[in-house]
Amino acid sequence: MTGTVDGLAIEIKRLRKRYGRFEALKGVELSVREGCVFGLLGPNGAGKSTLIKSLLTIVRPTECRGRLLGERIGHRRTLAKVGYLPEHARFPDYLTGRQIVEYSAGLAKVPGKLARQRTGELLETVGMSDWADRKNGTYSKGMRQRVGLAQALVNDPAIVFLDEPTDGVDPPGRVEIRKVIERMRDEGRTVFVNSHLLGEVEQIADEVAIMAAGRIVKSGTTDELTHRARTFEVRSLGPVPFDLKDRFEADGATVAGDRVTVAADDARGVQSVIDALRAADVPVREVKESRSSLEEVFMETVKFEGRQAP
Ligand SMILES: Nc1ncnc2c1ncn2[C@@H]1O[C@H](COP(=O)(O)OP(=O)(O)OP(=O)(O)O)[C@@H](O)[C@H]1O
Repeated sequence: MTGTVDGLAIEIKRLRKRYGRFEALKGVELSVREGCVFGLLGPNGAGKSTLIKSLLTIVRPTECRGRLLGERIGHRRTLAKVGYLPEHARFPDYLTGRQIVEYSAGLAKVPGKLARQRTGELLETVGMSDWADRKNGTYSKGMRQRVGLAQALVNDPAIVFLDEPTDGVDPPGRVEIRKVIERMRDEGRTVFVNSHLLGEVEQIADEVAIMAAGRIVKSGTTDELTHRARTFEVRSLGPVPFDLKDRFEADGATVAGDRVTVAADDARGVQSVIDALRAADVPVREVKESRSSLEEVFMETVKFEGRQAP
């Protein structure tokens, strides 16, 4: 939508943020491709919101080297091309959905006629047309979030930051929000989503980074992250004999009862397990490939990082 020279919507070379003596961001490095849905995952307190707020200059970073939409972070005119739905966004209960979006359009200096037209279109996009003139105080959490998404788009941004957009929203409401996010991507926007709802991020994000204790600890496409954690499972008819168990384990496999689990990039390892079982007259019942969910990758990463954290 903007066409930066390197195709990157965000390129953070080094980002640090201290709150007093506490270092919330410890030298973050991160790249986000233009036009993708990017999911930033992390447990509570990892620094996800602080990262977004630093990019948007809502908090002042301690050290910040990088670019947003091809310009240095903090560049004022670039910030006008950014949309933002903060975590726990609260708009006044006495305003209607339409008034909230029009008010945001005013803050973004969208001219009156265009603001009214865009507000109508956006409320339609997020499925709020029928309730647009009811007061925010009467809305469900999902409806409030949808109005929040509409106001985040009112300046026709090239990149949209959504901080926990589905937090507290019921499953049907989440499906609706996911559709709106997909539509944002189809329109060519970059969408940066902070979330701890892993299954959801797995469904919508093209690229993912996992953050723990102020650092990015893993990043890549959703496929790369889950593929790296692929395994093959060989199941025998009856338990694996002890001598074979010892041999398989010495080769790096995991053996439990009738299951032998081998890393998926070790195709020869899988074959030798099958051959060895057959040679020992132990029939092979099943061979299947399994791929970890993003949730499993996340739990492993965060657990490991927890042990490493200073
Ligand atoms: N204004 C502040 N003053 C002091 N410490 C802060 C401030 N804002 C955040 N922190 C601390 O910085 C750390 C990172 O907070 P942040 O809100 O960025 O995490 P998060 O990953 O977004 O967590 P959550 O998922 O709970 O929102 C936390 O330990 C938090 O307590």
